[in-house]
Amino acid sequence: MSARTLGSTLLHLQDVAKHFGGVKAVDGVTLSVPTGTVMGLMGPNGAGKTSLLNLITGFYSPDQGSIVFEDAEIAGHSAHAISRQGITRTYQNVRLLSGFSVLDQVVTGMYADRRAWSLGSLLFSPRERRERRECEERAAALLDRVGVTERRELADELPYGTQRRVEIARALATGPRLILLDEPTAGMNAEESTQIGELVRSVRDDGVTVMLIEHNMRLILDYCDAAYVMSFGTVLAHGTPRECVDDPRVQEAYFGKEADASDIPALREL
Ligand SMILES: Nc1ncnc2c1ncn2[C@@H]1O[C@H](COP(=O)(O)OP(=O)(O)OP(=O)(O)O)[C@@H](O)[C@H]1O
Repeated sequence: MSARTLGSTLLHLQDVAKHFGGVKAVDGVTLSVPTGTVMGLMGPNGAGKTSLLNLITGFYSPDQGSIVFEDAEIAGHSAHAISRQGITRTYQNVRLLSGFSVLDQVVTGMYADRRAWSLGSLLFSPRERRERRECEERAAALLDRVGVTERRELADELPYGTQRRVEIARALATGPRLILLDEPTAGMNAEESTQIGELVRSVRDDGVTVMLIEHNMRLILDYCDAAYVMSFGTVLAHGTPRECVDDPRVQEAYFGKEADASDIPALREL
């Protein structure tokens, strides 16, 4: 684990922008994520949350700005290089490998940051066999960790909520210091969402800093240490989850000026 102290800045973005033609998906974002926290990232549809995550993880290259992770500039680095530096992610839509077992999904996470398989791996040398066994043991422990009991079953035959947990296990398999979760509770019921919230908290308690994109306000309120709210590619608000949810600008961004007034108390009562 990193020797960085709790609360020091793990990730800092300064004036980061990404435009697609006339669309300012991310428009001058500055934010910091302290080590050892769960940082929420909220905002209405199209606010730029996923684009920001794509910039941090190297899926997009920023048009401007700086992204510093553990004191090193990573803006514009490849996704592969950034993963090796200790940042990993899950996707808004589950992206598991079709036709692979649950265990193999997680094992592939371990190989993601390694050099290409050598000839020895094809011939299954004793060393490769031992490595493979060790990876499977670690993968099984990670699956225990996220509460998935299936091992040999095909991942695409599992319930959706379980697939999401497998994705988190695969992301953890890279040994990250920062994990970015893109709407991990999408499509889940309240009980499943709460279980994901508990998992997120335990991941943080194990020393992995978390950035959590969520539309589920309950989850943001209950499991995030702090939050940013984006709107139209910019940071609209930052503070404790409660401060963010109560901020009239945030309520307006979600519901609009002519919002049905009955929606706003519902948000406040969370
Ligand atoms: N590759 C792309 N090409 C063109 N436009 C894009 C691309 N990626 C994102 N955008 C646009 O950038 C804006 C921000 O999208 P983004 O997906 O980042 O928002 P979001 O906050 O994650 O939304 P949601 O909550 O619906 O996932 C949108 O207008 C989107 O259409």
